[in-house]
Amino acid sequence: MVERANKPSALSATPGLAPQPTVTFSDDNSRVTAELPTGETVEILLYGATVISWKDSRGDEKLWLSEAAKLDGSKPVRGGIPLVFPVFGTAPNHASASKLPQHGFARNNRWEFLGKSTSESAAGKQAADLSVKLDFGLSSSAVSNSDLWPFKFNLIYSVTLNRENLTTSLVVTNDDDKPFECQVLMHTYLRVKDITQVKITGLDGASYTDKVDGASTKSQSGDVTITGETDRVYTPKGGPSDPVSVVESGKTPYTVTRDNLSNVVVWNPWTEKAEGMADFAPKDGYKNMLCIEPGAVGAWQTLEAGDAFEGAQTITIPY
Ligand SMILES: O=P(O)(O)OC[C@H]1O[C@@H](O)[C@H](O)[C@@H](O)[C@@H]1O
Repeated sequence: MVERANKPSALSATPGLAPQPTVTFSDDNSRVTAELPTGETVEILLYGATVISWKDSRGDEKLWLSEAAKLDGSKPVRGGIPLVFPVFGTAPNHASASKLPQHGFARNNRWEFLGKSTSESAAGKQAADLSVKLDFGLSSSAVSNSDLWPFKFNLIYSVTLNRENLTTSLVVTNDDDKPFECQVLMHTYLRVKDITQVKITGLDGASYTDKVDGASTKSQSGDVTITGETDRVYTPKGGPSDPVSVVESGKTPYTVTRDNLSNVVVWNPWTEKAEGMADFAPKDGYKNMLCIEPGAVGAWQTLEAGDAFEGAQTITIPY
């Protein structure tokens, strides 16, 4: 079932049918929330199409969001899942991306809500089988600082909530008559209980660029643990569907699989960097967050005129 909404309004359950996911808008139309009949929720700020909350059926938050994050459109959100496009970091020497701000402009423009779709498995009719997908769009004509990147493009970002996972998927289409190069990344801030008890599996043997050690190239040996500022661009050895898992105190709260995204950035600012970010609060919040960022950032993706690139992440939680 697909419902389209040109103008944000409340889209709710249909009387007489089995309970359906609900989709509601905040009074100021700044954000949209979807809830499954079983209680899981996801909340997306239209500014940046930033996922700012994802809760399981018990109401436990899965994403870290800074208490000082700006949610008023004045700067990219510190936390949740900001979207990085068309450049990861900055690229001062790149022919067409050199003027772009850090991490591009997808995360600091207001996106349009395109509509919701709901689906249920073939077994059907059980609340547990339901999922809801929310689609958002951003095109070059709607980008406020479009002169920084001289190409016509269209982005469709889909956020799909299931009982046990969240999938975010980005389709980039080149609407220009010339090719362009871009990078894509989903800057996911996962919430953890205690970063000192966390290890990341699935990266053993992967090569990585260590951004806190002069961008040197290294090879991962064993699991990743976080004991200081960490900023690494990994290229996992297995395919994108090979999971990267966060293990904490013997449990596996998150398993991340990727589709067509060949890199995984692992980031934690630790003490000094956290101190230096005005929108990072509380200052010891670095203990409760871990960025696992699937992306296509190790190289530029070249899109010929009319071509499209699609990449996705799925984060699975136990339930
Ligand atoms: O402060 P920003 O622009 O949100 O970036 C946060 C971090 O994002 C990570 O993806 C980068 O690898 C880091 O280098 C960067 O510091």
